[in-house]
Formats: sequence, structure tokens, C-alpha cells
Amino acid sequence: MRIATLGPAGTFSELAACEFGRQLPNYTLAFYPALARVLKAVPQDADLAVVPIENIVEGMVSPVIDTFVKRPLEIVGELSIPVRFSLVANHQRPEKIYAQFVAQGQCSECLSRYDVPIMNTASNSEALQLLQQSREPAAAVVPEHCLGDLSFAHIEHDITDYAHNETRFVAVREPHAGRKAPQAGVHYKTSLLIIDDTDHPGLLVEHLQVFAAYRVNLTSLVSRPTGQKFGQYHFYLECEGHLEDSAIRAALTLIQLRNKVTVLGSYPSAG
Ligand SMILES: O=C(O)C(=O)C[C@]1(C(=O)O)C=C[C@@H](O)C=C1
Repeated sequence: MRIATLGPAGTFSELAACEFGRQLPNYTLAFYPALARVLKAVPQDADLAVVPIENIVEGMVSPVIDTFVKRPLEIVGELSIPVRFSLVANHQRPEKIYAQFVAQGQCSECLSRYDVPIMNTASNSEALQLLQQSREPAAAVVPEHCLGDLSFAHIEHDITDYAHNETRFVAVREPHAGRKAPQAGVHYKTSLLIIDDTDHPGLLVEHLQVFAAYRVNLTSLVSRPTGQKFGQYHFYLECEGHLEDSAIRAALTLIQLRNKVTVLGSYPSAG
């Protein structure tokens, strides 16, 4: 089994991909430099892709949700891992800081103390690599687990804004015709997209009332602009339960009368 994930090696995505991989008979990792490229690797170059979907502080990882709108993949699993960062520098007074775009928001307090430009990177390990290659005074926000025996002129440990910082990752694959039936005793979650092409007053509240009426508990709801017109959004939702649960089926049947619904998958909940 080949698993695509965000590289180079050292990312939190790599840790998550290994954790998914350990549940399989065997696996190899393939690294890609950006989240969109990771998802594109499925199915030609990889059987599964592992990507971050939500950070406990920063919320949903928009490039991942936007890719699902363009190309729905099947979510087959989720897990969450603790995320801790350090700030490392090659000089006491860095003149710029390399930081991955989601990591930047998770370390905002520390970064605001340095009055220098932030250079966004696609991954945390890229931030470290760019610092290592830099000839100018620079710093990088890097995962604690990447520090190893590397030495730096300046280091600030544990710079994450919130003590219990965590990121949730999903494993996705090309949608298969037959979905796995739910197993007894497993708590499932279902992810779906409501594609809004019939905008009208009360559209969102109508959908929410349907979930409430069938007592389907929503655990996430984000709107993403369609990119066509101001005020027009697609919705990504997660709810407790399996697509085969009668309440979820009934709710989706009603919603589908008004909007296109794409089910991204039902998978065991990380809790
Ligand atoms: O760059 C990494 O280490 C990643 O795995 C990406 C990522 C993300 O995009 O959310 C994963 C966990 C942290 O939230 C920060 C970065």
C-alpha cells in the first residue's frame, strides 16, 4: 500500500500517515510538496492520501476542503495528533521567519514578538530546510519532533498558542463502488458536501432544521466560497453516525430535493 503525504520528511502529516500505515499489512510513504499534490497522487501514484483537515485552533484546512469540492475523494479514516512547535534561528536577531501557513496561526503570540516578515511555506519541514539553507539571519517555526540533535544559535521551545494544540488528519482514497457496511460497536462519522446552486433566503437554516428534526448531530460545518459570485457558498459538514443509519439517510433524501449532496464517506470516529 502506497500512502501519499505532505513532505519532505518530518511533517506532522508524515506522523499521521505512519499511524494510518501501522493499521495496514504493509505500506510505503510517498512525499509531495503541497497538499493539492498529495491529493492528486490518488489513485495513479498512491492508494491512499493522508492530509490535515482541521486544527483545534485554526479550524478547517481550506485547501483540502476546496479540493474535495472539485474532486470528491472517499474519506476512510481519521485520527488526531498533538502538535507542538519550537522557534529556531541561526542568529539571535533573525530578519525573517519561515512558517508553514497553518502553523503560523497556531503560534501567533510568539511570532508577534518578532517584528520581522513571515515567509509562508507549504510544510513545516520545508520551513526547517529553508532556514538550514539560509545565509541571512533567519528563523523557522518547526515541529518539536524535528529538533533531534540539530543545533541552533537561538531556540524557543513550545511556542504554540494553546497548550492542547491538536490537528485532525483524514485518510482518503479514490471512491469505490461498494462502501463498507458499518460494524457493530464502532462510532462512525459521516462527511458530506452540500453544493449550493440554488441560493435563496433560509437555505442553510432549512438544511440545519432537517438534521435537527432527524436528531442527527453535526460535529463540523464550514462554508467555502464557490468562487463564482459573492454570497454563494458550498458547505462541508460532518455528523455523527453512518450513512446507512436511517436518520442520516432520511435527512439526506430531503436535502437532496433542494441541493446536490456529495457523501465523502463514513468512517470510524477518532473520538
Ligand atoms: O507541515 C506539516 O508538518 C503538516 O503536516 C501540515 C500541517 C497542516 O497543514 O495543518 C499539519 C499539522 C499542523 O497543523 C501544521 C501543519
